[in-house]
Amino acid sequence: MEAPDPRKSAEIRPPSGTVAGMATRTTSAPRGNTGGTSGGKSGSSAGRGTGSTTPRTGRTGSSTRAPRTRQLPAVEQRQPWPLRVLGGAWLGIGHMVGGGVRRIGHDVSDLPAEQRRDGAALFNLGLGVFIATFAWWGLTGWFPDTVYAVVNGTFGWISLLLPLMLFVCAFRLFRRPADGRGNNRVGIGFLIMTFAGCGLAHVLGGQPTVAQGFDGLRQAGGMLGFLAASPLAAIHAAVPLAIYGLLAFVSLLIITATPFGAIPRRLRGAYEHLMGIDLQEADDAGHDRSYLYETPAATAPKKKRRRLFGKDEENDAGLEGYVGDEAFEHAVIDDDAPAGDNESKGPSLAPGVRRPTQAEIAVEKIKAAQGLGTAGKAAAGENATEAIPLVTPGMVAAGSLNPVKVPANPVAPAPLPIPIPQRTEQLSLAGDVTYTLPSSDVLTPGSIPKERTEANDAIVASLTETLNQFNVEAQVTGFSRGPTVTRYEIELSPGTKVERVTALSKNISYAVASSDVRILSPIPGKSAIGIEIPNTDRETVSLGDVLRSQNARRTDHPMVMGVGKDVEGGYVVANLAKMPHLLVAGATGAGKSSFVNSMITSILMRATPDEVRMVMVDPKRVELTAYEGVPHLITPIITNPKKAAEALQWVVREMDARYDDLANYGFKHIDDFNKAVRAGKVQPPVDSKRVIRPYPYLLVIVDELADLMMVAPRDVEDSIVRITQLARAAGIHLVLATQRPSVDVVTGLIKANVPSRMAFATSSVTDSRVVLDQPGAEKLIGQGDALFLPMGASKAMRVQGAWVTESEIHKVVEHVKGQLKAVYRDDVAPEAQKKQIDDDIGDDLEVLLQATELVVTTQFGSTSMLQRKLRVGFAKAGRLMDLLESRGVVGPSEGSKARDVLVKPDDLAAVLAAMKGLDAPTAADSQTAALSDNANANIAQGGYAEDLVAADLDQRAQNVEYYDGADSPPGSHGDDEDGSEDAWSLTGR
Ligand SMILES: Nc1ncnc2c1ncn2[C@@H]1O[C@H](COP(=O)(O)OP(=O)(O)OP(=O)(O)O)[C@@H](O)[C@H]1O
Repeated sequence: MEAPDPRKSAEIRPPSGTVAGMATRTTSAPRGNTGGTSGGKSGSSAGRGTGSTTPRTGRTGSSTRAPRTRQLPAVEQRQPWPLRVLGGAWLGIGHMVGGGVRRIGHDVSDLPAEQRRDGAALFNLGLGVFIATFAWWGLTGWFPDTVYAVVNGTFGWISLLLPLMLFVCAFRLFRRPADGRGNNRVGIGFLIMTFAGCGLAHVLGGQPTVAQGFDGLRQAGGMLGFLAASPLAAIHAAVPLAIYGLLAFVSLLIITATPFGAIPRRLRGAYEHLMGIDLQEADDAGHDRSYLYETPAATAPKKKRRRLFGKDEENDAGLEGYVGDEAFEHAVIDDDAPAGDNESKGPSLAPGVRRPTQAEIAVEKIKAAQGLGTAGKAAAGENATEAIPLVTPGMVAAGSLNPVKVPANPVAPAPLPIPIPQRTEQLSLAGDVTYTLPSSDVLTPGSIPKERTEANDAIVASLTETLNQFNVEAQVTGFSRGPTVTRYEIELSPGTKVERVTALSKNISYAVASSDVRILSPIPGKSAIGIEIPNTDRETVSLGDVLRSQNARRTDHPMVMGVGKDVEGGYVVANLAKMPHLLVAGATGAGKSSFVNSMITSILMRATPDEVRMVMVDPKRVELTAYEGVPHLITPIITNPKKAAEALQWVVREMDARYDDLANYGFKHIDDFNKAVRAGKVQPPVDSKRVIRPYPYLLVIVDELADLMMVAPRDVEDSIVRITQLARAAGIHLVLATQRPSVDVVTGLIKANVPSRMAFATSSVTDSRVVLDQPGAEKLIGQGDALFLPMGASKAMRVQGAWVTESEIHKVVEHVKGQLKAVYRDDVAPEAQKKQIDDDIGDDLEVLLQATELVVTTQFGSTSMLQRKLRVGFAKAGRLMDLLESRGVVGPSEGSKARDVLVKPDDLAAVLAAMKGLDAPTAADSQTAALSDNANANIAQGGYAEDLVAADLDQRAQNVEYYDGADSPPGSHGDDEDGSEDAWSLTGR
């Protein structure tokens, strides 16, 4: 460590008390401190001063500010003692008054002492009161009269407004001294307003001249007004009126930080606020409305506005850029998405269904503000964009006292406890059944998120110190705390390479004692580097909170699910219908099943069985059993991978059937078809008995894709690819989960057709690449920490998955099952027929079938023939012959003679089926029966029009051939003996 330089250390000794407070506003982070570590820990040690505060030449930020810092104590030392006493008294009063002002309304009395500017604020306040005494209250005397003459003579009657402006400035300085940019903005706004006001007052006051005396000027815009307006008024009186009118309006916009584009919204907001229905404000404050998902279009105007208007407006700009700029549909329900966006596509609300009124929301909001402390207050719209300084003890010690700002409310508070809107649906078949969605209080609220903890402060100090140690000219400018990780933002000084920070990743990991540090360079949409570091005190995200969030409530779409919370604390809600298919992957224990549970529970909470139907495949047999029997299921939960593969084939056929309808009735999407059906615009042909109903969305959930791919890779892949390529328009959506995201499970074809991805922690970077096409998932920390890459997004969004407890699931399922009994279709995954393949056949079924065919067709029971024709050895041929005998195909051995064949060729099909373990009839029978079933089904259920039946039969015939004839084709599901329809008629037939 360098030897202390007594001259310098005398100059730079950290001042105490209020002067220290001033120093914090001007001192920059120490640079070039080779002994940074020890210096950083030693408070005001003179010994470390040399390195830590000596300004390095050539640095813009630090070198310009540091000298001022050093001068302050010297100036103070030079002041005579009476001045120092007076100054101390002034500041004492300032602190007293400031203490009171900071407690007004939203309490900000925890403002750090070193940030306060109470002296300046008190000056503004005093001046305002002083001017008010004579301007408002008419105080007389030589001194007030003199000052009044000057003020009034300068500003005319606009001087009446001066106290008001000074009070506002004082108020801001007391409460937000660190918001230099905002304070400057308001100050400049007031200056412009005064100037324009004087000009206007001069014209409106009859344009008095100096020659007419000062009395006239005082009645109008004063001397200032005269100077500002009279040259313009010489052209025409309307000119200064127009110019200064416009200027006054602009000054209003500057003071209120209102971009032009946001004027209507602000006016509406003001109206709602006055009427006590400021929903938007509550929304904005409570849900960190900017960051869920941004298009590049949104970020461009955002940056521009940020420079012009500061942080608050940055979001407005983002909002403007976003709305209407979408080039593609978003899976994520964004804070900024227009409210009606999803509603237009989703099913309309049933009669009796309503959203809470704004008045109700306002009442709830007030309750929230009373009940939830700071978070609740923030939710109530208070002080949402106020910046608070971040000065940590570590930074003070290190001498790096730059005010670091974080949003006062960086983490969205618990959502307003407004119930999820209750909807009731009349199920069409059982007309007297009213289906009620589960009540929102079934899902309990989570804990109130923390805005900032000591752990965060400690990490900021470590990061700052690491940057200093390596002489990287960059500063931690803020952080946003999410439930699992906090993202610290680092801004570089001009001329510093990004690589200097990214190269430090290992040192940063070391400094913060975490191996899961993830560096984002840059943070999408920001000129800053993000360093995501796991919280040592992580929080659970409750699904109830996500579903109660504004994002979820802004749409009634039944396929909307609560995903979780992003790193900025915003609730992430996604529409499964827009994904349109999702791959969920991650190592075991990373949180996939919990995610799938959240997804299913979201659907059960929001959708009726006639809106969404599900097929669940759970080869692990434990994950989804809780949902057995819910009426949203169209088939019992499938646990057998082979049956699951068959179910996928059924889904393909279902999709084809839906496409037929779309094509025949001329619609492009099932939503349009459904809308037309609801509006009564889709009529079956006159002579058809078919009753056309809206198609529900069909959600197919596979909890372990690897198990399916092991059983029938080709079939499963074929079905998945076909479904994913076409099913979007048919309202069929796939969710494929796997803990083995290797290329043999998630094949290239599957990947190419499943555009949305949710990656939980993977065990290797290779797995991460398979899921996301980029590394990152291997750095996740498990337990619901995920990277979400919805369709169309270029960068994955880090989210903490929503958590739903088993008891919550149980309550939801009980409620749902209590509403309606599940009615299963039996053609999706037909019950496996009694297994008749005896153990003695073992792996020889295939060859045994060939042997049977050979023997029966040739009617020649010879072992050597089997040997020859089937190219098997003597022993195997003998074994096959024994098996044939045991199944009654041939008679007993008669020495060297061929055996008697007991089965006639006509019965071959039945025998083969019996061997396969099926009691199916012959293939021909099967096909014929399927076709006639189909026709019956159509007639019984009011099926297709005659011409459609023919086309349908062709189609079915193909399906039957292709799918082996063992399954009933779609459309046959309702062929009940009494010809009645299924309550849940999936295909509407
Ligand atoms: N969103 C979450 N919030 C909090 N904890 C979670 C979350 N998701 C998962 N966990 C924790 O992680 C554990 C494992 O999660 P889960 O069973 O979902 O993992 P998985 O990836 O499905 O594992 P497997 O593949 O072995 O089934 C859970 O028991 C729970 O303790």
